[in-house]
Amino acid sequence: MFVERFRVQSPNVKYNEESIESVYDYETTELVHQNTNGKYEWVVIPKSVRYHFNTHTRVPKLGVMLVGWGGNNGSTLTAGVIANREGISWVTKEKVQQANYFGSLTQASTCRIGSYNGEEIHAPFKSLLPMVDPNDIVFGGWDISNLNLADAMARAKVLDIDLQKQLRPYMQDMAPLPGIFDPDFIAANQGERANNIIKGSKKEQVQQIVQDITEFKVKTKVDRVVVLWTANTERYSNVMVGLNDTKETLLASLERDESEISPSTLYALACIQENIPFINGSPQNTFVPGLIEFAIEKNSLIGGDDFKSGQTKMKSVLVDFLVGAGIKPTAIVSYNHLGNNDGMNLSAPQTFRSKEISKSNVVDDMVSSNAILYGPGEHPDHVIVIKYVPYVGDSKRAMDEYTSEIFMGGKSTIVLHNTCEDSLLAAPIILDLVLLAELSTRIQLKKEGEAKFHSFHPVATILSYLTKAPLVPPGTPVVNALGKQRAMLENIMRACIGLSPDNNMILEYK
Ligand SMILES: NC(=O)c1ccc[n+]([C@@H]2O[C@H](COP(=O)([O-])OP(=O)(O)OC[C@H]3O[C@@H](n4cnc5c(N)ncnc54)[C@H](O)[C@@H]3O)[C@@H](O)[C@H]2O)c1
Ligand SMILES: O=P([O-])([O-])O[C@@H]1[C@@H](O)[C@H](O)[C@@H](O)[C@H](O)[C@@H]1O
Repeated sequence: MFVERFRVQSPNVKYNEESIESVYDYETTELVHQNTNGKYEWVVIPKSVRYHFNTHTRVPKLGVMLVGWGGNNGSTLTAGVIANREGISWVTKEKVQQANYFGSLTQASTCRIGSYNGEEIHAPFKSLLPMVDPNDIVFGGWDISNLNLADAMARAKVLDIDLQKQLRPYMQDMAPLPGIFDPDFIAANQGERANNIIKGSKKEQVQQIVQDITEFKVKTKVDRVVVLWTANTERYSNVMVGLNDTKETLLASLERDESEISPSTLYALACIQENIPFINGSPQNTFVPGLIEFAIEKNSLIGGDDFKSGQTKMKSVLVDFLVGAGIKPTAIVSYNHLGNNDGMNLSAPQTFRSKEISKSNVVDDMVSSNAILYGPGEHPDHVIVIKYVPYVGDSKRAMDEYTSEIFMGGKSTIVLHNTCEDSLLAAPIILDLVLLAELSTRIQLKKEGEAKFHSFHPVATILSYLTKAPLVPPGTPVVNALGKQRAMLENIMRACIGLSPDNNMILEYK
């Protein structure tokens, strides 16, 4: 059974006019390695920590500024939101298609809230806490290509023609602002589309981005802005002492117009300076140590890296299942080819390397969780192959092979094949990233005994379900297993309304 909305009735939850207050007892454990009668043993001590949450429930008018707005993802997301907002339907060769938000965790998934007369009851994920309605988002952004969004949508060749025809009037006047272009950081083949560029020094470019955001806010009258990078994958920036290892060295490098500061780091610098949330949807190391330090000092939300949309999302489920079942993956080969501009940009070794890193590290936490299967330093062979095949366009062909050791020397080989428009996977991910980033800035929390409420850590681990390489605060664990990431997000939102995690025990029926 499904319910559209619900209210929690509990002494631990208080619904105010513009906030929800909750008290939540966080059940965790403390481990101690202790000497008991001359013998060392691990002791697990259950621990309960009381938290207070305060969620501001006035939902802002949200502006989303995309870096790379004219790309396949940016134009497809903009088109999808307009189609949903206007209730557009279109004719395909199979049927009359209605707009939807399939693939969005917040808009198209549900949560179990309990059972009623022996029936499981689910509610929309977005009903857990008040969040922005995507139909109300105001889009803007930058692109080094000056194509308007209607022509960019046509260039992307992702959406059906009948839909594109209906959307053109809404999108033809949407023009990306000039972007920061540095050919040294992306593939040389991207140069031909770069006709919409901010001139000047890197510092002047940052100042221009700040001015663009300010003018966008004034023009659109939005209350809040979130900036998200969905531009080309860049090569990794060199991280060097004296260049970008601290906030001071990074800002000093900006003053010196250092060439090694990437465009994505410059956009992020502008956002952090203005306390605008910045999310990196690509795999490069935008968040160099000095930038992270700056974001923490300013308490400005940063999140990333690299949308988790297809092969990697599946990998973070399959490997979690295999290792969790005591089966030992020994070889993982992920091949795909695609023909969109992203694929063309990734055909350069230096940009491919950024993607290879984010697609490879996703199994590390699952492998290291099972010392029965893997000895110290042991891990599966893991190969990533991406080829550029223009003819297939945005319709990515992904082929994966998982070889595992099973009982008594047996071997199991699982082969997967997936074909779909890559941008139709990524667009709803982008939506969830900006909606959850905005929501998380409205949540304040404090432990019992702490003097005052504060925000989550500015490095937004809460977004990890949506990224291949979750950015985490220095010295904290990286969790890639998709089920754990989703549970973490849902359970934090449940805590904000005083609900415990769904422990799946259903003892009432045992
Ligand atoms: N399923 C997916 O599509 C998926 C999944 C994970 C990550 N990504 C990443 O998302 C990004 C976008 O993917 P896409 O398919 O939309 O690519 P795309 O090439 O179609 O779009 C990127 C856009 O960014 C613009 N651009 C490049 N550098 C810029 C800069 N410095 N400033 C402003 N604009 C700039 C380009 O002109 C282009 O229009 C890529 O980095 C890709 O690796 C995509
Ligand atoms: O999300 P995912 O399917 O694992 O990875 C994808 C890659 O396979 C694809 O080649 C690339 O173009 C996309 O940007 C995305 O990163």
